[in-house]
Amino acid sequence: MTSPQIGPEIGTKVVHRRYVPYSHAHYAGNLVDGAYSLGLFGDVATEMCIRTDGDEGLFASYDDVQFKAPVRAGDVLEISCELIKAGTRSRVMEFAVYVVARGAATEASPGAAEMLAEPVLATFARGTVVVP
Ligand SMILES: C/C=C/C(=O)SCCNC(=O)CCNC(=O)[C@H](O)C(C)(C)COP(=O)(O)OP(=O)(O)OC[C@H]1O[C@@H](n2cnc3c(N)ncnc32)[C@H](O)[C@@H]1OP(=O)(O)O
Repeated sequence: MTSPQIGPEIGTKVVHRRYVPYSHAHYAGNLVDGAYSLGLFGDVATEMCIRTDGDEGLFASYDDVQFKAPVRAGDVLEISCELIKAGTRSRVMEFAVYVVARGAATEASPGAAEMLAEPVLATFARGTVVVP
């Protein structure tokens, strides 16, 4: 079943969830590079444009990106975007990555992991996507 295209309605939200594979660890302490969050923002923005405009859209610019807390391999992330302004073809969106679960490995339990009591804001951004 398909949902109808809704048009660029301010306040529309898209949320994805993603496990961060250990193959993406890039720095000491299994830290993931900041560009990883930007890649995830492209994916939620794509679904947003499909929902609002029936097209994948093209990312034009970011006017703010803030890395507030680390993203690590083994994290489970919630990635969200919200449409905050719509021009003729421009769609301004705010993005967030929250860490919702994290590895808690010990020698005895190498696969241990836990849901966090409170999601941790890792990355925030505001950017503009352009649709045809
Ligand atoms: C969803 C995620 C996808 C991706 O990540 S794709 C990968 C990265 N992105 C790209 O490869 C895109 C490369 N860039 C382009 O192809 C072009 O460059 C654009 C299509 C993004 C824009 O070019 P043009 O169509 O010629 O733009 P215009 O006709 O001058 O403007 C149309 C609307 O877009 C706004 N705009 C244009 N550039 C920017 C910018 N850099 N930052 C913010 N807004 C921009 C304008 O103001 C206007 O807006 P108004 O329709 O509301 O009047």
